Amino acid sequence: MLFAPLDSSYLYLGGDNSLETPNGYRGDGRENQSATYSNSSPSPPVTQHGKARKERTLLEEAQDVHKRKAEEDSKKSEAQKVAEEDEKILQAIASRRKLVSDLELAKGIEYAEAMKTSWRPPRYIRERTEEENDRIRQKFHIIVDGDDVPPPIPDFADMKIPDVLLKFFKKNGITQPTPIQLQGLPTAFSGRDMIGIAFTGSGKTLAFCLPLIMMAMEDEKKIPFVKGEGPVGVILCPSRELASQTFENVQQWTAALRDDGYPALNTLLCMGGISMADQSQAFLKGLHIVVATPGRLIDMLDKKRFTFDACKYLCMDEADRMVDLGFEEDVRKIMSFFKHQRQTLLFSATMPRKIQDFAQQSLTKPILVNVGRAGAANLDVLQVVEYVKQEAKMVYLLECLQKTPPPVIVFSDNKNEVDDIQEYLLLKGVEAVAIHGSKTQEERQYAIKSFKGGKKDVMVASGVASKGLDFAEIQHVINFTMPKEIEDYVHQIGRTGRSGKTGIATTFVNMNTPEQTLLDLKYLLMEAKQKVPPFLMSIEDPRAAQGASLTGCPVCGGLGHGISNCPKLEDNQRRQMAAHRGADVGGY
Ligand SMILES: Nc1ncnc2c1ncn2[C@@H]1O[C@H](COP(=O)(O)OP(=O)(O)OP(=O)(O)O)[C@@H](O)[C@H]1O
Repeated sequence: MLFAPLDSSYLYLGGDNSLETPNGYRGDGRENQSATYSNSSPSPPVTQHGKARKERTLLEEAQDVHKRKAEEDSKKSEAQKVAEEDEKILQAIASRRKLVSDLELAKGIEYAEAMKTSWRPPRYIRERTEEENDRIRQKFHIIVDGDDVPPPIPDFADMKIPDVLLKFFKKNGITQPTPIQLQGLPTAFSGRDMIGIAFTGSGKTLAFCLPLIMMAMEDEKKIPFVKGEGPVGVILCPSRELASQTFENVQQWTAALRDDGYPALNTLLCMGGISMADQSQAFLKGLHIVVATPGRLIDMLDKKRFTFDACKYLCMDEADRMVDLGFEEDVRKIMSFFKHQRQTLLFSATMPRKIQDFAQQSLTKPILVNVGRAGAANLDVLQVVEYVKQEAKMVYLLECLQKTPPPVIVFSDNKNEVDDIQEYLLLKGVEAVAIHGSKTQEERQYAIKSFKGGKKDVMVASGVASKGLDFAEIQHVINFTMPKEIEDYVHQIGRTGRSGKTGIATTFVNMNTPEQTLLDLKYLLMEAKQKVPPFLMSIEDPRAAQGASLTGCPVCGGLGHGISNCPKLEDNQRRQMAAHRGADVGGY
């Protein structure tokens, strides 16, 4: 036979969408009569399609079909190649060593049960059925995963939190728990390891600080700590600014308790840029809580300024960054200082599936508490994306500042650009401060303090330096440069629209913005039901042409690319070096 029967997968779909091939082959065994042919009748049949058929030989038709098949095959294998490549990267991530200390790994120590605490929800809540609990979770868009998940509690009054704290919260506008708090607090109070994911500005800090304060208070009440003892727990933050802010929160809450007659809790802020001599009074008494950046914490533990012999609570804020990038080895090292089982909590607004999986296998009977898609933008932020030519950005920035009253944050990834923007704004009479990794600790503190205190209207910042910072009522975030990683964008725009208020984020893009970043942005805007400008709308997803899957990247959560193009993986090496130098993140 001259021509093998053609596979139905490369049938010619004519304009009429019939299953017929140009030579009449249908592939379903019902070939039309005129299309039958054999070795003895090699000339092509004339069909109702007429002219085109007559002009082409059967051999040419067959060559065409084979060419099309080869093209499709090469496309398919491109998609397959990508899928295989992705799978390899995913396997490499999944096969990373568990996130426990080397000692625990070597000794094969694994804890089967969660930590025990004395906290119990009130009886009427304990008696609720699982269906009722699920209904509450659904109402607040909370997704949980894990065994024996503690019940959600939609009222602070039912959480057995000291009255004085409830009053203090109320005075500060905190009356009802946010979704991450109403499920996260009972989970943490119950001693469970957890991964808490909720959008920016949704109150995660309270969700992980309060359980530690309550735990420390209980221990202190039982047998007061003396010099050299403690801490009970540690909160790890990836930047000095975030550590300072968390420390301030803990101090406020413990002071409110102390002022009401509860025992005083001693909290240490342990991070680079602070002279430990200034903090020497913290070591005159027993130590309850440490808020730290990884580098300085390891330094202090190495020098035995305090130990983790009795430490039983470890929380990581912005945890995906802590366990995924640069800090992973530091975290392992910190874990090696623990002598007993600990309760481990990981919190972040962005935590891609694969990092969740990796973290989950490192925890004991963990519970995942998820409010919204990890990495999704806060819906209280109105996102505006504008095409602004590079040379027009400065002038347009001034115009943009008119959109809202202050305070406004302007982000740029480049330290020199941060300085240039500040200088330009000062020249134009705008009260602006700047913050980035190369500023001294004093300069950074001054910038934050004067901006927080309302003395300055605009803060120009590098994304890394201000991640997680909670400034009251930011009206407008301007991304002078669109960050390469969409997670950074989510964190940056999340400086506005906090604690239930709304805010605007304006982002400048232009031909310097990588197309893949624009695609991530396009999908993110679509997910948040924001207006997508036409120039973004017109960007095609190359994965569609390749026939590849259009699911989000399991490494960074970006919706516009797959794992093999993930900018986060590309940057991994660079970040590791940066983190170890401690330069930009200022962790040391
Ligand atoms: N239950 C609540 N009701 C109202 N406001 C709250 C509540 N809990 C916390 N807040 C306030 O919301 C603001 C944001 O909280 P927080 O900084 O903890 O957010 P976050 O989830 O950690 O955000 P990010 O991911 O950006 O770090 C804070 O000013 C905090 O005081």
